[in-house]
Amino acid sequence: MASSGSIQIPRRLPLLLTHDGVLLPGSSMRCSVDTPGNMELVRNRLLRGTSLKSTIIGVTPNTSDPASDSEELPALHRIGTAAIAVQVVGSNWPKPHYTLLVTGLCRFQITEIVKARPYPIAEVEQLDRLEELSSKDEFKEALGDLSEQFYKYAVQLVNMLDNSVPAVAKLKRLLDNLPRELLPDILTSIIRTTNEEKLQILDAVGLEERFKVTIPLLLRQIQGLKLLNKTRNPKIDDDKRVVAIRPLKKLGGISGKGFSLENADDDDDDSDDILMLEKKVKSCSMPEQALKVCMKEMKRLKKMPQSMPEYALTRNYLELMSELPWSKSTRDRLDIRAARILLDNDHYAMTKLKKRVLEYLAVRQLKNNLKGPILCFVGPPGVGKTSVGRSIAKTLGREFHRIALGGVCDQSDIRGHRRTYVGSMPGRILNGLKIVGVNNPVFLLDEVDKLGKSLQGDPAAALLEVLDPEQNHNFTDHYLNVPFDLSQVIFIATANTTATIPPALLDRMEVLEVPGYTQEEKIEIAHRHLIAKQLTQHGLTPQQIQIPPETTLEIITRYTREAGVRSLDRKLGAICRAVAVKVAEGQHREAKPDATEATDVDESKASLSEDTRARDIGDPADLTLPPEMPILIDHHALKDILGAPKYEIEVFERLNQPGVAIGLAWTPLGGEIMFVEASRMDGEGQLTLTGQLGDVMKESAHLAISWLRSNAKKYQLTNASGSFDLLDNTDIHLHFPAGAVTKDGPSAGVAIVTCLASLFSGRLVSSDVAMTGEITLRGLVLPVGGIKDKVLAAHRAGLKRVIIPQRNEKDLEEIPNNVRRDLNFILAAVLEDVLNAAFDGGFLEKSGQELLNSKL
Ligand SMILES: Nc1ncnc2c1ncn2[C@@H]1O[C@H](COP(=O)(O)OP(=O)(O)OP(=O)(O)O)[C@@H](O)[C@H]1O
Repeated sequence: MASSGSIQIPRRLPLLLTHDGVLLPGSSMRCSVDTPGNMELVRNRLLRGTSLKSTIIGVTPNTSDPASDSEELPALHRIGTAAIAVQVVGSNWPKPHYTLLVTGLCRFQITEIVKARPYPIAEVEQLDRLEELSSKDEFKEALGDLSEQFYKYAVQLVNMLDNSVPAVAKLKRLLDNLPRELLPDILTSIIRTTNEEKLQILDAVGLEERFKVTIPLLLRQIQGLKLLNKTRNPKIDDDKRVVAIRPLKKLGGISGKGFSLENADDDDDDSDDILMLEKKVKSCSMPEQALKVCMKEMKRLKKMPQSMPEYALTRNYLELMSELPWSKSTRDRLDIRAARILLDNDHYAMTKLKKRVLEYLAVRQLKNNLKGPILCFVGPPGVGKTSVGRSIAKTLGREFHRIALGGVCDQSDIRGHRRTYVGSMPGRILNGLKIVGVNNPVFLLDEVDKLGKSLQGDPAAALLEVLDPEQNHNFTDHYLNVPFDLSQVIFIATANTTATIPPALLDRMEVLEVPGYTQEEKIEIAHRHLIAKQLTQHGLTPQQIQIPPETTLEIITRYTREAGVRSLDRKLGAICRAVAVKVAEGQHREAKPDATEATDVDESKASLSEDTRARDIGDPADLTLPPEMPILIDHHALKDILGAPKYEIEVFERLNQPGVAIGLAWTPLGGEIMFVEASRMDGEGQLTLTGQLGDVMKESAHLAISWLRSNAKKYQLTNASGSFDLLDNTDIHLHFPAGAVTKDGPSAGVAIVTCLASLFSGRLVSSDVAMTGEITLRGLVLPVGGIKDKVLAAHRAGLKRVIIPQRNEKDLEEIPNNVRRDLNFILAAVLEDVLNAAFDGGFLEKSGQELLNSKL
């Protein structure tokens, strides 16, 4: 603690205006610097200055409104404290500011403001010149009993305070050695006082007055502590410490000197909060290790001044710890029969998936083994993966929480940040647990295939620990820094494709394929679930709107092209919105019959026909006609509401010249039909490939050409000049439309061969056939994946025949009966089978005959 006895402060001092506290000589204070003037002072004077003198500033209480500081120099308190800036800490969060640690040296009085901008500089007069009273005798003579009385109370008070607070311990040690005249300032800053009281002490320039003002404050504190010791359990050291730093509310009124209690109330609330927080931490039955850490942090928190940046961090940490569901869980209520009914009620079709989910639930019912497999639903968007996850939680009576992992590329998203980081927070797993408030929810890890990687680590690696039943009972989030048991949580993952799921992660999950829907399934889903849901969402009833199955089919075939039902759902939503306008208008009319009659008679006469009425539904501007209920959504109404159809069946138009074939592709969004186009021109035997193809697909194209060249004679394939050397003076260009979409994989092999065979033979490929299959150089057709999705795509596109590899025959079982009925499947073992099926009347017939003849 500084003595001002030998200090000579500069005559001119820069002034730091404080709103939130009064600095007294001999004590230290942390102040937050965020007003423009103060920020300038720190930047220009403290951070640039090099001499000790440059660190001496005047700290002046600013009693006016803090907001006014930036505009004009406020009326300053004439007396301030010269202080030395001991530490400056800068931070940009939540906004740029500095935290300044200052130690008071002596009082000064402002004689004149020399400069007001960018920060005030004042001519000052030093007030505490204590060397005048340095001799003990002189001092005794001057103040006599008053000083003795003060000293007695000071000793009594300091003995009552808790020794474990460093400032108290230091004060106890120094009490005898410090000059008495310094004690009023030092004690006032350590006991509980309001800013107004501190200002009184600051203004008490004469020592006698200073003692007189301080004694009642000491007495008040002593009495308060006595009272508190009576009412509280004095054995608990922690409580005593809290009292020492932030005494309770009751103390405020004891001296009855009429000071403002505003600040006091804040502090009291805070200490109450801390006690509440402590209780909360103790009552949430966390494991011993976690409790130990919390108690340690709690101790630190109690000793910390509130202005310290770490105070908020520690407090947030403790609050999170107390909010985590360490031992709170819901009771599982599992009844397999009820689960089956619920799953069936919520979801149409998906038989295979529902069957596997029921098996999973049945095993849980029989054996509450928490180390069950982690299910991963893989399928195109909008096929109900998330919604099945939600149903599982519902059947188990557990809380449900979805964690979106798409685009997550930082492992601290999963594991949290260490608390040393500014703005650190726990990871998504623990945050999810805090939100649901129980430790056994169902967590849906959505889009695990879209996890990214970055310099900040691999989030998939962090997920490994979360999903591993052997490790996750000890999952340690960096923010928490103590283990949390995740073994009670059921994790379900969803993805659009397994190709991009990191192998180690995939290995820990049981993949359940969720394929796209057929048109018939979509119609059923729409009528059983989606329409009802949309009606409720738009406040409509089945008596007000009627959507026949033909309309749904039209939406499915001509307005959407998807494997799932999300766009269909959106289109139904659009229809409901348009109808809602009409219905609301009708109600409005009924409510005000006169007004409508008066204004709308003529217009309603003008549009009376049923047809026109239906067509007008989509036009919100035409609100003239009260609709007749239910409003039927027919073909015309559909066109009015949704506009012209987006997708036309174009297959036939595009297959009207040689060199085009239809392949089938699998994408994460479901199956797609894919046109393959080829053309030839004079050249030097170059092959050009366009349409963003991957390496495997390019290789398939080369394979196809090689096979055709080697079999050109057999199939009578010739180039433009009639030569069997197909590339002689000829360039070939192969294109796969939808050029912006990257395509890869071997399954286009048969389609490329067919397309080139068509080009070189000049024959048209049948317009009702699509194909998939990998090829070899010897002309074998090898099996490929995604058969169900591909077949559904062919069905959606209105094709009649599908060529698939023979070894994929077993996959046909998965295809719904109605689709199988509509389609004709050709199982191909070799490329000859493919070509024979792809061309009307077979491919070999004509050429094969010729070949035989030539042999004879
Ligand atoms: N078989 C079904 N029966 C009833 N409703 C379904 C069915 N399949 C999908 N839905 C409905 O379709 C909507 C979209 O489903 P959901 O959000 O679960 O799709 P998702 O497969 O999780 O898609 P994404 O991969 O984009 O997250 C939901 O409203 C859901 O209720």
